[in-house]
Amino acid sequence: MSYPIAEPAFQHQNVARVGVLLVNLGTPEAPTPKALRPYLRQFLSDRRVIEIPRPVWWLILNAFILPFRPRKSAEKYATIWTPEGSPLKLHTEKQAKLLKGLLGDRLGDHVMVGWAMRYGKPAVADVLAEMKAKGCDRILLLPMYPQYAASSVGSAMDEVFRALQGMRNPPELRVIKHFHDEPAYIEALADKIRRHWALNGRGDHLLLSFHGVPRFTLDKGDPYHCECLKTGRLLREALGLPTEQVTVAFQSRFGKAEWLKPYVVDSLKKLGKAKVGKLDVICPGFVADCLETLEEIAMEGKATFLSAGGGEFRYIPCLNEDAPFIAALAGLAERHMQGWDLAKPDPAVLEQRRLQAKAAGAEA
Ligand SMILES: C=CC1=C(C)c2cc3[nH]c(cc4nc(cc5[nH]c(cc1n2)c(C)c5CCC(=O)O)C(CCC(=O)O)=C4C)c(C)c3C=C
Ligand SMILES: [Fe+2]
Ligand SMILES: [Fe+2]
Repeated sequence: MSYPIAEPAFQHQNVARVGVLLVNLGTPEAPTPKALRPYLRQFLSDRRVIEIPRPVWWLILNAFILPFRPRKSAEKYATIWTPEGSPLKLHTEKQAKLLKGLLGDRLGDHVMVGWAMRYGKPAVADVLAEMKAKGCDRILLLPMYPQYAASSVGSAMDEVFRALQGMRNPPELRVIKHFHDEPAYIEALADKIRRHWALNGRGDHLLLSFHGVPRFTLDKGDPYHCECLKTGRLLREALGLPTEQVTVAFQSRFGKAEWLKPYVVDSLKKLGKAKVGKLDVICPGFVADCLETLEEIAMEGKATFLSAGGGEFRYIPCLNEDAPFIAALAGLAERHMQGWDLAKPDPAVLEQRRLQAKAAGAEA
């Protein structure tokens, strides 16, 4: 019996095409109730996000959340939507392009950068399949969350593992689990705040607002709370601020259970009542501006602080496309790719791969 070509030459060339995959949370396709419903259904059906036993949660989701929340959330999304779409998606796409530019300059053409959304589009499985078809046999997963939480990074990891499960010959995989204490990330945040001070003068107080998670996840061993506090301390030290001038708080509470405290609403009221004059606010746990930063903090949070008696509310945007942040990502990625052969592939091998990808595309 004869086999089809069992060992095509390119499989034995010691060259790899490496794919860096950025994954962020996801966003609806439009700021409408119709688009919000499938997005929220997918998001809130994730067992990493909602840990309530299924039959009970399924009832709550279908009877109390999906009939009402899509309309309310759509109204909020409408306030931050841009002509090109959701800010979170736009920033993620630009971050991927910039990272590709930086890594390509350093490592050559055979490094690809893809981006996907955990919920909604572009879906993780589709992007991974595309990267594989383009010849990536090594994938570096970079979830776009500096602090690890099971509900964010853990869920992105699950989704990638699920996609690889369906592949007969999956790529090799490495994961950047977190970068909450990465010096270049801390410095990118400090640089952002210093530039804001240079333009607007120093604030009287700095509020660091992180996305919250349910309190019980901390008791069960999720490192998220500790990682947020560590980021906060390192940033405060980098800026040379005393502890009494910095507050760390948690936002975006969902549902009736206790979440990590202090809640940002309470901190904003307290700072307002204390007659803080200039309040600087930044969200270090979000690397891209999104609903939670632009609407919940920069709009709602501002109103809360001012109506409690605060002076001036100064929102500092997320790292988004800042050069020091993209350089931080490139540094992280390069470190995690160590040991992978990054020699430039032979042009003949690239051509073979291109033909193979084309054939695979034609088959699919
Ligand atoms: C920064 C990391 C995030 C963690 C951890 C996280 C946990 C978490 N979130 C919800 C519920 C919702 N979050 C929503 C929006 C949202 N969440 C994050 C990030 C984290 N969430 C981002 C970046 C966004 C914004 C997305 C955008 O399109 O701009 C929403 C949807 C909006 C709404 O209807 O309010 C929900 C719902 C839970 C329950 C949870 C942990 C258990
Ligand atoms: Fe969230
Ligand atoms: Fe929110």
